[in-house]
This record gives sequence, C-alpha cells and structure tokens, in this order.
Amino acid sequence: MFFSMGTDLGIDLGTATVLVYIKGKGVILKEPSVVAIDRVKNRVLAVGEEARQMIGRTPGNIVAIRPLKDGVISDYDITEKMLKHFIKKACGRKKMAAPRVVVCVPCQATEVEKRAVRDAAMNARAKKVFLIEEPLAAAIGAGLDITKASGNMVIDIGGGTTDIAVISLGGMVVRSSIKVAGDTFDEAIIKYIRKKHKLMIGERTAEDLKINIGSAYKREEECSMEIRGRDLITGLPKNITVSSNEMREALTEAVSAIAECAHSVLEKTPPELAADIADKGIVMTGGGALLNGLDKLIESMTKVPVYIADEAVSCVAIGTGKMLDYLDKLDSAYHSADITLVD
Ligand SMILES: Nc1ncnc2c1ncn2[C@@H]1O[C@H](COP(=O)(O)OP(=O)(O)OP(=O)(O)O)[C@@H](O)[C@H]1O
Repeated sequence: MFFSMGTDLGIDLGTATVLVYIKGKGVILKEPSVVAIDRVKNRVLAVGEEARQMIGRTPGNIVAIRPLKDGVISDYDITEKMLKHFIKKACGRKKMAAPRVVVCVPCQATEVEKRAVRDAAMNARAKKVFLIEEPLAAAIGAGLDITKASGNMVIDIGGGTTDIAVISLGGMVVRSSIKVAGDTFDEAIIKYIRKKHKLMIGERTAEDLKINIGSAYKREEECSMEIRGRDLITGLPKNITVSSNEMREALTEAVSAIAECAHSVLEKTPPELAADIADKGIVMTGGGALLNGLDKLIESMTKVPVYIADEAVSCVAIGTGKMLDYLDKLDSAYHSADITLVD
C-alpha cells in the first residue's frame, strides 16, 4: 500500500483497542492497545493482537503492557511506540509524507492529558494533530446529525471511560465522563468469582464471561458458561460453571453507576433539548455498550428509549474519520467547538 502526499488518519486511541481510519478507505486497522516489552533489553517485542496473546503468559523478563488506563495515557513512552507502530502499519511499508492525524480524547480530559496524546502522536511522525472529544466523534460516527439546533444524547462506553454528552449545534451542552466502563466490568467479575467461588481468574477469562454471558438486566433466557481458574484454597486448576444470574449480581454496582450518570446528565439538560432526546432516544456506542441488557437498564432508569449504534465499536474511529473531511476548515469553523487544532 502506498499513500502519497496528504494522507490523513483518524485514530481512536482507546484503552482497550486502537482503530485507525484512512480517508476514503474506512477503518483499516483494529488491534488491542497492548505492547509486549523485553525489560532486560528494553525492546518492543510485539504490538497489538500478538502482544495481547502474551498477557498473563510471559516469562519474567517480558511484560505485556496496556499503556492507556482509564481512557488516558498512563505510560507515555510505550504509547508513543505503539502509535508509531500503528501509524507505520496503517500507512504501509513505502516512504510516505507524514500524515495529518485526528485523535480522540475522553471528554473532560485535562490539558496535561490532551498534551500527552498530542505529543505522542507528533513524535509518532504525525505532521499535524487534531484532537476531538470522544462523544462528539462517537455521535458523528453513529450517523447523528449534530449540526442542527436539536438535542442528541450519546453514551460512549469504552474500556476505561464512559463518556456521556448532550450535543446540539456541533457542541456539547452537557457532558460527563466517569472511569467506569468495560474494564470495570471485568474487574468486578474477577472480584465476584474470587469471593463467591474462591477461584482466581485472569482478565481474559473475565472478559469472555462478560461477552458471552454478561448481563445488566434480566435476560429472556438465562445461560451459563464453564470456566477454568486457580482454586485459592488448593492452589490447583479447577473448572466451575457460572450463570448469567451471577454475572448480573457481579455487575450491578458498575452498570448502575453508568445508568445513574446518564440520569444525571439528563437532569442537567435544558428542557427543549431534553424533549428532543425523549423523541429521538439515546444512542449508545463503544464496545461496552454491547453488554447484554445495558440498553434496557438505562432505558428503565431514564424512561427514554435507548438504541445501540450500528458498528458500535467503530463509531469513534468513523467519527474521527469523518472529521478528516473537515480538516481544512478546522481552524476556522470548528476551533470554537470541542475540537482543538494543534500545530
Ligand atoms: N460483546 C460485548 N459485550 C460486552 N462488552 C464488550 C463486547 N465487545 C467488546 N466489549 C468490551 O468493550 C470494551 C472496549 O470497547 P472500546 O473498544 O469501545 O473501548 P476503547 O475505545 O478502547 O476504550 P476507551 O474509550 O475507554 O479508551 C472492552 O472492555 C471490551 O471487553
């Protein structure tokens, strides 16, 4: 693949997944945000899917690191290396002009956090970096027309953060971001299985449970799944069967926090916009939105219809991609909204 002058990339730099969008081609890369490092030689061994396979399975000198936590960069150097790798992979092997890049950041990210994302992208060979707040990108990616004077509400549930916003006329009127999302669900499941079954399980098993039998609201048909972990008493491997009922119990606190946050955003929404949202419904995006029954739970708490966007996981990346179309107009038209132009 060869991209000549003027290649533009949209990057969803997520806690769990990085997606790269290329103008005219769509989402061309989707890989876990994981980097495997050889600590002795201080060298990157693998990035993305290959590194994810190593989580929990590495010898002492190799560590598999997730350089973003709670939606923001927690390990700057590794994030930069990861971005460099993905930008290079997205642009192909041959020499190309440095791309212009749109990267999303969680809403309410601090200036320091925004600068860290910008600097990491600049050092990863970007010519120019534009930052866009996640809910705005998610709404654009979900196909909402946010340019009109009408209220739209989006709930983007990622790995590290849940971003909730009411958007009208291209800007966010009310917004909130909480560090409760997909990773919190996994942690809650690990804690629950340890307490109830005295069994130690890893992150990947917890995620499998969440995706296969996780539940935020009563399911039409309950289901179960067999898992293997380490018995805390004997220290030996042991199999147990876990039910979706138990998953609901494990996840109650985390999913309620998200539903309550959505409720409080609606409470702060001006009445005209709230009426628009009551008509159109709330749109959910992000991988966490796929947790079974979470839409129904939020619907029951807010009394507003809730829809899961098509391609929920890719919405932010698609939104950053659509922003690429506006790159040339950014400094004038969008600078005042929630998009920052960085030279
Ligand atoms: N079918 C599913 N059911 C439940 N959870 C899911 C499903 N598919 C993916 N997830 C979860 O979605 C989360 C990742 O979502 P996403 O890729 O949108 O996050 P991210 O953009 O990397 O994170 P953030 O926006 O917080 O930086 C993970 O916690 C993953 O386990």
